[in-house]
Amino acid sequence: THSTRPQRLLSAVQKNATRGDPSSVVKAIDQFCRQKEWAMNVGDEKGCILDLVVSEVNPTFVLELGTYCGYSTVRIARLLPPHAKVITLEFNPDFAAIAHQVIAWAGLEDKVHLIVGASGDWIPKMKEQFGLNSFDLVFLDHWKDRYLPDTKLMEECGLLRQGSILLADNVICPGAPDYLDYVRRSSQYESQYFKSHLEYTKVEDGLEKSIFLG
Ligand SMILES: O=C(NCCCCCn1ccnc1)c1cc(-c2ccc(F)cc2)cc(O)c1O
Ligand SMILES: [Mg+2]
Repeated sequence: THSTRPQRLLSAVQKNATRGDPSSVVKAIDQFCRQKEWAMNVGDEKGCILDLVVSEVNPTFVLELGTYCGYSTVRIARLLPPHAKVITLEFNPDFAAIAHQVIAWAGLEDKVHLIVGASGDWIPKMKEQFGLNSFDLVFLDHWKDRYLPDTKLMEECGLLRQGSILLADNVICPGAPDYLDYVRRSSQYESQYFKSHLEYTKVEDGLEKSIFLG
């Protein structure tokens, strides 16, 4: 009867965070990952950059690819205006089950729609499923070799409008070289690198912010 790391992370949230207080959930996860067990959340350092971008964009519709335990979902949703939504996609049902409970503990269920499935299957269904035209912000944090194909798929499905922002985690570590090359070369994007570190470590990593120019 061994627990998993996501289960232990959820227990730390339920023990140390206050129900309905998203910032205490963020703090509890960061504390757990620094003091107990590393986990692949975007973390506090890159999380502050994510906060800045979310606040600047002030999005109505956010797409997050890669929920994991819901840490960045909570970081994003806690900053959204009323009626704004985060649609977050997780492939792994065990991760999704933990994320659902972390998001609920933060009291952010009303702002979050968690889908369990493959991005390649769901991106083409987003418009009909959620009655939206485009995403104001996309946070890419799933399989690193899916960043580029899913970005091209979002373009083809008309899910990006002039000014839509893509923010990609881990462009250095583990790395998404083909994606980075694409958004930096393409005349359809204006790209900017935010140098940081791999969550809870001194290893270099960063976020790439790319504005779709349409
Ligand atoms: O692989 C990562 N994320 C995707 C997880 C699975 C996504 C499943 N999914 C969801 C939707 N569609 C598919 C990831 C890895 C690392 C890392 C860095 C260094 C190291 F030594 C080990 C690991 C750091 C991150 O910040 C990450 O995000
Ligand atoms: Mg990541």
